[in-house]
Amino acid sequence: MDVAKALTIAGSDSGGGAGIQADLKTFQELDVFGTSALTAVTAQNTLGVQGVYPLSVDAVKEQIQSVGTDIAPGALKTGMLFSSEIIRTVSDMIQEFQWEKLVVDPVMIAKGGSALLQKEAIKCLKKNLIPLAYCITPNLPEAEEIVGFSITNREQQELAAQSIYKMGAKHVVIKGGHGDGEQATDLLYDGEDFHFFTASRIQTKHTHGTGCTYSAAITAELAKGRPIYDAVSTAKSFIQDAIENQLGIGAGHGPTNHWAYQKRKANQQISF
Ligand SMILES: Nc1ncnc2c1ncn2[C@@H]1O[C@H](COP(=O)(O)OP(=O)(O)OP(=O)(O)O)[C@@H](O)[C@H]1O
Ligand SMILES: Cc1ncc(CO)c(N)n1
Repeated sequence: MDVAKALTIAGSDSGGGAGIQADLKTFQELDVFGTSALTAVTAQNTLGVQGVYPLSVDAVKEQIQSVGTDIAPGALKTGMLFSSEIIRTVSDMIQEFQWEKLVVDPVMIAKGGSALLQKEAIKCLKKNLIPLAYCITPNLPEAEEIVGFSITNREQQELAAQSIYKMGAKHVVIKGGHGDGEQATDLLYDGEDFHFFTASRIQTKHTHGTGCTYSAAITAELAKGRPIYDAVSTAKSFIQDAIENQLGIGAGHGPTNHWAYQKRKANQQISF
């Protein structure tokens, strides 16, 4: 059986809604075999981040080496990278293995405000990792941080996408989750055209890990050989279903429902 394989290089969320846990659940739901390299362990739940414990550069490097030398992924993603030294190591390894289908989720701050990337590491992200990205998926505050200007309308969102494209990312997806308005609209820029992916904004506090889940879904689809436009389109449906059917877990900002997309598809098949 020829199964698609993907790798996530990210932090652990003990609460299970974001990070490595969200990535592996998403890969599984989209029929992709998931592998992982942990960059940091966080003590975290729906109420916030209680602790951050980065792993050593050697530990990160060896995990990627182990996966890369044996289980070649069709696509990979990065999430929480925490420090400049981890970013440099990860970038070096990606170049060593000549992996091309790289999705960079430039995770910076958790929803409660805790830093998942050191402030001084943003420069390093721009210099070392963005030029390797096949696709980068910043939310609005992350995009603002990368480009250095504020994004309050569609025109600025497009300018920001062009600016990040010029830094070397082949496709730029600026997510609209942090915007306001009736629609949550994500913009995909491929160097020529702007594509918009729109869904109705769901009024809920349970959006923990939406960015991780979304970028993992894009990665899973790329691992199967799907073109970027199709991959983003599937990811948008996946995250919409996952938010709509949240599980009511925890007392704070709960996780989304990674089963929902497959369940809906299965039900559709039955009713047709
Ligand atoms: N309330 C919502 N209703 C519908 N879609 C949403 C909502 N919030 C986020 N999304 C969608 O979820 C995806 C992830 O975007 P978002 O901006 O939330 O990422 P993020 O801030 O990086 O997430 P996190 O940091 O929690 O992992 C995007 O497709 C966005 O449009
Ligand atoms: C480990 C980890 N990665 C990413 C995020 C962003 O949602 C988070 N909260 N925790």
